[in-house]
Amino acid sequence: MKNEMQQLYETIVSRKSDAQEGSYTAYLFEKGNEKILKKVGEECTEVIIAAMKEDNKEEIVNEIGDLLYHLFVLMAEKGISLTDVEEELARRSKKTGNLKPERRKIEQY
Ligand SMILES: N=c1c2ncn([C@@H]3O[C@H](COP(=O)(O)OP(=O)(O)OP(=O)(O)O)[C@@H](O)[C@H]3O)c2ncn1[C@@H]1O[C@H](COP(=O)(O)O)[C@@H](O)[C@H]1O
Repeated sequence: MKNEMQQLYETIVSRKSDAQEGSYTAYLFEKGNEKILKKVGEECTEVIIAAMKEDNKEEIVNEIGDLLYHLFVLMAEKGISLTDVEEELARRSKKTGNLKPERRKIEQY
């Protein structure tokens, strides 16, 4: 069974070829890269502002949801799949898996 993130990513990709009426995703693709990047920047800032406050997990989760959605739109725009990102993360963990945590940051890059 697909998880929510996979499902969302696939819906976003499908809006590229099937721009359903009233679709916010289709609107972003139509506006293009600059608009998508602006939204990613805005949503990132909103996560930071929410996370500066205490005891508001719900708001932070809400803002992270917005950021992930816009990041997925950016990925779809650039032809980057979830698997591409998962493979990159797996590559890092294999490369650094045997190192002590404090060495990982140094050895990784
Ligand atoms: N997960 C989301 C999602 N998260 C955030 N948003 C939209 O992102 C926008 C962010 O809000 P803002 O106030 O910052 O932006 P805005 O003023 O509405 O828009 P701009 O004029 O700034 O572009 C809102 O319009 C939200 O509806 C999303 N829009 C769609 N999805 C999902 O994407 C899928 C496809 O949706 P549609 O493309 O709308 O069919 C569905 O599964 C939706 O649930």
